[in-house]
Amino acid sequence: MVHDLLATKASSAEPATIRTRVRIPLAFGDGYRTPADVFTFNGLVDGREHLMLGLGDWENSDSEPLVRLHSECLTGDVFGSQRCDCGPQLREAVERIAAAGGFLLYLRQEGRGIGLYEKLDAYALQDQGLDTYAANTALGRKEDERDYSAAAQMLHAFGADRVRLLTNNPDKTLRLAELGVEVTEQIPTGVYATAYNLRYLQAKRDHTAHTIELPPLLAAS
Ligand SMILES: Nc1nc2c(ncn2[C@@H]2O[C@H](COP(=O)(O)OP(=O)(O)OP(=O)(O)O)[C@@H](O)[C@H]2O)c(=O)[nH]1
Ligand SMILES: [Zn+2]
Repeated sequence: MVHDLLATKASSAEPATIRTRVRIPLAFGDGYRTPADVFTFNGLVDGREHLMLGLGDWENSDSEPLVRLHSECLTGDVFGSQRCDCGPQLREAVERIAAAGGFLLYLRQEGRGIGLYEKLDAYALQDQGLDTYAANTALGRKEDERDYSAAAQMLHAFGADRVRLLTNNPDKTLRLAELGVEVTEQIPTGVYATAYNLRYLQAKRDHTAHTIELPPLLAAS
């Protein structure tokens, strides 16, 4: 019933339309290069400037596109922060999607939706012993405030109603289904454990059932 209500709510949103398509050649520090077709949109429900990258042969793929919903992480994506796994996941996603053909959605949902400053406040609380979810609630926020309605609009704008999703987070798969995008396969990303993000990865595995297999020695610590 809840699922029906959510599906009705999502489908009642006006469809988004493509605003701009531009080709951008990407070159990474390790030498990997690929072109990306970058799309912007009109009519996204939350009014944010989300981006979609069409990678590889996304226009001619017979099978469901490989898709990643990547939530913005300034510290990890831009500055190489070791406190999370976002930077290497983003790098991996670009290459895997370019090989398979599909879309990378770069979603402006910094800090699981609480924003950059509050994410850094949450980091300060984690330095005092709270885990990543308890730190959010200590700030008076929800554990995860992300909403994927705009992501579903972006996928629907390309007729991508069935996708293969690159994620360890089962909640993304559930939320997309509620919004009318069927995930035919949930494909895990690599695991990028460091001494600085281990507690974060353990919390994701234990609290929100992320499919993260930590190396035995790290997992035991
Ligand atoms: N509030 C908060 N946000 C964090 C913290 N660490 C990372 N983030 C944010 O969490 C988000 C990570 O998003 P994703 O890469 O989609 O991670 P995920 O939901 O675990 O799912 P997958 O990576 O797809 O498995 C980004 O927006 C980060 O800024 C933290 O300790 N607190
Ligand atoms: Zn991050």
